[in-house]
This record gives sequence, C-alpha cells and structure tokens, in this order.
Amino acid sequence: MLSLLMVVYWSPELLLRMVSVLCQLWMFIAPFQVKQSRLIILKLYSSTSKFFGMAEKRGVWKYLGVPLYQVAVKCRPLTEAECRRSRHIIQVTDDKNLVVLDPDLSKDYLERIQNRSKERRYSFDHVFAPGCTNADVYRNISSTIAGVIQGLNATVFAYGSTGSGKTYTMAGTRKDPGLMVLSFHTIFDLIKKDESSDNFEVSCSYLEVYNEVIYDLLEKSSGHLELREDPEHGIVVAGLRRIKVQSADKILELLNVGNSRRKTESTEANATSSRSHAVLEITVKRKQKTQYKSQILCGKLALVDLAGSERASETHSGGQKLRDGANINRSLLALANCINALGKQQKKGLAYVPYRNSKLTRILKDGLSGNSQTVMVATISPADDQYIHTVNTLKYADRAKEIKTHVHKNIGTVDTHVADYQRMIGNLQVEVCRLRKELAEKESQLTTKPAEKAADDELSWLNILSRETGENVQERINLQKALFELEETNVRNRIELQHLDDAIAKQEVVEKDGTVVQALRSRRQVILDNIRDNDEAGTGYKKDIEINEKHRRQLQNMIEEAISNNGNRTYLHILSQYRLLGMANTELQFEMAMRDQVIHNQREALRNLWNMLLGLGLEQKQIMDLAARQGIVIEDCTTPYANSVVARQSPFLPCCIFSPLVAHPGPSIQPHVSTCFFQHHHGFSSTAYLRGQHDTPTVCRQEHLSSYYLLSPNYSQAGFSGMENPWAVGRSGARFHTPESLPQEACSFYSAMRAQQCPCSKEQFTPTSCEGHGQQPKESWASSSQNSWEVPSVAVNNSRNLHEEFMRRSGTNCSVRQNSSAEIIGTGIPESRHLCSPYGTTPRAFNPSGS
Ligand SMILES: Nc1ncnc2c1ncn2[C@@H]1O[C@H](COP(=O)(O)OP(=O)(O)OP(=O)(O)O)[C@@H](O)[C@H]1O
Repeated sequence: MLSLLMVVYWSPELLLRMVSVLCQLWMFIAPFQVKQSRLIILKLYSSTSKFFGMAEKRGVWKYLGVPLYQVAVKCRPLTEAECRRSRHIIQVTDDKNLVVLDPDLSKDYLERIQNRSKERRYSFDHVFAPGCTNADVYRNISSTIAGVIQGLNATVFAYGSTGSGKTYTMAGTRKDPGLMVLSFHTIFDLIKKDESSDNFEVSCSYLEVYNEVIYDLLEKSSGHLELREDPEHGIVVAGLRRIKVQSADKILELLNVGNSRRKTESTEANATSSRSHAVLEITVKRKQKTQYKSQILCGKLALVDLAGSERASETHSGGQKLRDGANINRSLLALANCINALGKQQKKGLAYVPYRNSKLTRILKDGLSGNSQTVMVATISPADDQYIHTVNTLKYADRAKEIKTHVHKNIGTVDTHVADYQRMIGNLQVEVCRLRKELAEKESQLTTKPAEKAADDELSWLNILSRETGENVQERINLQKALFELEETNVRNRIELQHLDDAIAKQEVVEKDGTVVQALRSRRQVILDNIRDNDEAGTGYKKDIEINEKHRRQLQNMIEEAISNNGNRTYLHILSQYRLLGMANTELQFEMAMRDQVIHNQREALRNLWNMLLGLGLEQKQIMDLAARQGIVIEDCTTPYANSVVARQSPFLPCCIFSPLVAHPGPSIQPHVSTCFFQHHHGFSSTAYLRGQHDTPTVCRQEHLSSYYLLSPNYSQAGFSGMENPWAVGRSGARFHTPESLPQEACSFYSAMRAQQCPCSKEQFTPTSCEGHGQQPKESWASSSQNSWEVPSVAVNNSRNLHEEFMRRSGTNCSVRQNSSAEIIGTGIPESRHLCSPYGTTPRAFNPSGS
C-alpha cells in the first residue's frame, strides 16, 4: 500500500499508464469469457483514457513534470545603432507576460481609447527581458535536455526575424555561451555524475539546409545530401556524417568548424546574417545491462538555428542574396504553416500538416509534433521599426503553445541493436564504395590525356542534367506522398463527418435545436472547413506536380536534343538511359514504400475494427450473425481475429461473397496475381489482388475513392502466435479510431450496421442466396457520400475459381493470370496518386488486360 502511495506521489502518470496497460492486457486475455468484468474494465479503461485526454488538454503533464512543448520568448537589447534611431517598445511585465507597445506615438487620445491601438499583450511559458543571459534561458529548459540521457528526444529551436538574436541565443559568445554549448555541457556532466554501470556513447552530426539543399557541415566539401524515409527511424539524412565524441570540448570544436563552413552574408538587417538553417544533433546511446537482457536507450537532442526571415525590399538584396532569401522564406513559410496547422489541429482535429513543403520541416517533423520534448525560443528585437516582425513572431509563438507532442523513451533491445549495426555496415559499405570511386577518379585525372579531358568536359552537361532530373524525381515523389497523406487525412475527416451526421440525426429526434445538437453542428462545420482546406491544399499539390512534370519534360528534351547533336550519340544515349533507369528504380522503391504504408494503415484499421466490435461486449456469435446479415462471411469463427476478414457489399455487387484467402494459407499455395477491372454506375473501379505467400498482403483499391483496402494474411499468424497483439491500441490516426472514443464510435457504427439490412438478412447466407436481388444496398459503412464507401478490407478467396466466380457474378470484366514471382500489378496507388513515370510508361495500377 505504502509503495502504491509512493508511486502515486512520485509518478501519477506511471500509475495511470499501468492501469491503462492492465486494462488492455485483460481485454486481450479474456475477450470472450466474462462479459460483465470486461464491461467494467472497459469503463475503467475509458475513464483513464478520458483522464489522459483531460490531462493533456489542461496541461496537467506540465505539472506532473512532463513538459512537452515549451514556448519561451527572448527579447534582445537594442544595438548601438538602434539606440540612436529606434524606440524600445517591449515591456516585460513578469516572467510570463509581455506587452508590445504601439510603435506609432502620434496616435491621438481618441484612437487610443477607441481601442485602435496596436498595442499587443502576450503570455508564454517563459519571457526573458533584454537584460537576461543565455544561461537564464537555459536554466528554465535544462530539464528537457537532461531527458536525453534517459532515452528521450528533445528539440530546441530559435525562431525569429533576421537580426533578432537567434544565433546569439543558440551559439552565444565566449562571455555568454549559447544554448548549444550549455546543452552539451549538461549532457557530459550528467553522464559523468551517473552512478549506474551503464555505458554511454555520444555522437554528433551537424548539417545545414541552404537553398533547399542539405550539406554536411562536418565534411570539408560536402555534396548534396538526400532525405530518406526510414520505416523505423523516420526521416533520415542519407550519408550524413556522425562523429563519436568523448567530451563537451570536442563538440564545441566540431561546432566551431561547422559554423565556419556555414553560409552567412552581410545584409542590411544583420552584418553576419545566417543564410542557412543549421541543425546540430547529439545522440546519446545508453546501454543498460540487466540480468536478463541488454537494453539500449537512445536519446536525441536537436538544436536548431534558423536562418533569418526578411523581405528583399528591407534588406535591399538582389541576385544570389535575393534567391537565398526566397529559399529561406520558403522553408520558414513552410515552418510557419506547420506551426499554424499543428496549433489548429489541437483545437480542431484533423487538419493536414504540410511537413513535406520544405526540407527543413521534414527534418524537424519529430521536433515539431512527434516524439520530442520541444522548446521554441522566439527571439524578438525591441526596436519600434521591427514591430511587424515582432508581432508576427509572437503570433506564431502563440500558436505553438497549442501544440502537443507525444514523448516516449526510445528503447531498443539487442535485436534492434543488431539491426542498427546492419544498417551501419550498409552505410559504411556505401561510403567505402564512394571513396574508392573518388580515388579512382582522382587517379585517372592525373593520367588523363588532354583529348580525353576535353571529352570529359563535354559529358559534364549530361551530369548536370542527370542530377537535375534526379532532383526532379525526388521532388515529385515528395509531392505525391504529400497528396497521399492529405487524402488520408480527409478520409478520416469524412468518417468523422459521417459519425457526426448520424449523431445529429439521432439527437434531433430528442431535441431539435438543443445544445448538444448545436455543439455537434459546430463540430461538423469545423470538419467541413478542414476538408475544404485540405482539398485546397491538395489542389495546390496537384498544380505543383504539373509544374514538376513540365520541368521533367523540359529536362528530358534537353537531354535528347544534346544527344542528337553530339557525335558520340550511341554512347550518350546508353548512358542517359542507364541514368534514367536508375531514377525509375527510385520511383519503384517509392511505390513499394507507399504500399508498405498502406499495409500498415490497413492493419491498424482492422485491429481497431475488431477492438471496436469486441469492445461493445458483443458475443462472437452475435458478430457472426450481424456480419452474415450484411453479407460478410467470417470463416472459422473459433478465432475471429485470426481468420477474420470483412467483406463488404459493394454498390455494384449486392451481397457478394468473398471467402477469405487468408484463412488457410498453406505452403502449397502458388503465388499468383489477379487483376480485375470493371465499371459500375459510379465510375471505374479496379481491384488488385496479390496473393500467395503467407506474408504477402492483399491490396484492393477503389479508384474513384482514392483509398485503399487491404487484407493481410499476417493477421491470422499474428492472432495465433500472439506475435502481434490484436488488442493493441492503434495510433490515433488509425481509421477506425482508438478505444478512447470507442463507445460512441462503436454505437454509431453498430446502429449504422443495423440500419442496413440486406434483402437476404433473414436467410442463412449462402453464396447463391442473394443472386437475383439485384438491389443496390444502402450505404452502410462510415462514408460521406455514395461514392465514398469506406471499408477496411475486402475478403479474398484462396481459391482462384471462387474469385473468378465472383467476377462472373458481378458481371465484371476480369482477368486472372499466374505469376510465379508474385508480381504486383495493382500497386494500390489511386488515380490521383498514380506515379506518372517520367519515361512515359502507363501507370502500373491499371491493367485491364492483365497482360
Ligand atoms: N542578448 C543579446 N545581447 C547582446 N547582443 C545581442 C543579443 N542578442 C543578439 N545580439 C546582437 O544582435 C545582432 C544580431 O544577432 P544574431 O546574429 O544572433 O541575429 P539572428 O537572428 O541570428 O540573425 P540572422 O537571422 O540574420 O542570422 C548581433 O550583433 C548580436 O551580437
């Protein structure tokens, strides 16, 4: 009891999490046995979930010692020049509040009392007056930095207009060391003081984003670095050097070296204005050895010094400076848009966050809203001529206060450690190859004859064009991913809209214009706004894709033209084709990655669907009966999760039956692919199945919906072996919602299901029982319109004959073919996301002929 009280006192969060986990465990262990106790557990679970929701909303985590997103404002003193020409307009009233005075002193009394003053009041987590040092700022955020050696991620970034003191705050001076320097002193001090037997390994990397190109600041002459999306580690910068360091002094040395390579310029606004965004990342790996296994905690600290944002007119820049400014502003605009969307998201739900709009925001994604304790230091100048910039900065800082991040420890076991090593070996091999190549090139340069050298120079245009084409492909991949994510967000918005419509209809029966109805309606409006905004953003991305395509065609034409004008035509043609094939390969890899993402999302959707059904307290038999009435067949009811797949009546195929392919995967199954293509009254649909091996998922898609339905044999394995917990709570982004929202969601879902009675619902369902009904079933699943029915998966039969039978009955034009290598014909990429290959190939997702 005493220890329990101590846990409550020291870590109420831990206790609540424990209760929550126990509830989930119980739900997993005894799903069908004790209905009553399951209901109690469910209630307990939803109360703890509610508490977590409330706790987050009210900022309770901060009081529990878990600060997630801190916003500090730092005002620098007036510089000497400013003292002569400007007035001080910042009043720091206390350590949390400040007032920006109206810069216009000439306003008369009437204007001021009529509240036409431009005076603004703000409050933040911390406010620092001009007299404060960097150490004062650091004192308030040091607990965030300390979390890094416990395996937590942290991000500190300075945000403000040019000359407002960002670099001064992050790097500092000898007399007043900045947050970067103070942070790594803290890290090494804590490591030194640590009394455990754990081993620590600290490494650091330093990069800059200049003109939307990433450079390694720890490399003498770094080339362009690419961003890659690693399924495990998120966004990574491929080829970025990471150096092991033993002391704070070593990092300081690297920081100085990096800073000397950083692009700075003298502008009108700042004599040493940073032209690039710099990100210093310190990784601390803590190897813990317990009696049973070794565990590795991996904390990351990202310290970011952004470039100054300025208007060209103010800095009187031209040429290169103007271009720099445009690119800096593009990144900063993207950053501001992300902060905006994130702030809005906390209040309103599913707004799309445009991380993909710049390299900077992609790199900072975790720090902005993911797994990171984040500190934003908004720097401002007190000068009256900086009023607009100051208010702008404070506006974004104010928005950032709304952002919540989701922090968890990065724990790896020895297994992930091995995976790390494998990755490291891979990277090293790439590095070795690169160095070998460089060496060989250098050697050949020494021995090249003048004539050969001239030929090499002739080739340099091809190199440039190839590089540009490569960048063009990367850009398009990024845009298409953005479009994909945006559509996913809107699919979820539309599901919520459907739930709201159901709820409003129900509530209106009770009271026409009551407060509940009004609240539901206003939420509905918010969701509609989100959908509209997201659609607008989608249109923007589509336009960008068009521009990108146009640019790609121009590049291609230039290459072709140059080849036809050159004497060495065949050789150049082969070379260019070789390079283009390399890029095609990149695109194919992207398609594969997309497919993986779809698989992942759909797995979560299925998991949540089953959570929801069973969480309702329904007996398995009830679920089976309900499903049968809907024309859904779940085979082998002893393990519903294991063998379950959900078929849906499609608008073009009343009461069709698909038996699950996944129910009996066996080694004898010959992998084969079938593709079907058919038209119904809503437009075109195509379905692509990849079948065969145990672990191959089935992807189905609805072209007109821009969504994916997927079915994976892994469910059966997961369910049986317990490898994957089917009760695990899905991510909040999952299509069928998390157990926090389970009761309401589930109720409306259930009622929606009940409302949809198939004509054959009273009969025992058989594959033939519905033949001839010919009736279009009503929309039953959450959807926003007839054209966008939403279902987690379509069941597919293992038997090729049954599949053909289905196609025959549905009157669709279907083709089936064997493919021993389990080739994917349907990629699951909907029409709007088709990868329009730069090489003029037809999108692979459509293959009506099956050839
Ligand atoms: N707290 C401070 N105390 C004294 N001087 C400061 C302080 N903060 C900034 N300064 C001075 O203000 C000037 C501009 O600062 P800094 O270069 O850090 O701005 P910045 O926001 O990084 O600008 P840019 O975005 O153009 O790189 C410098 O001369 C710096 O020494």
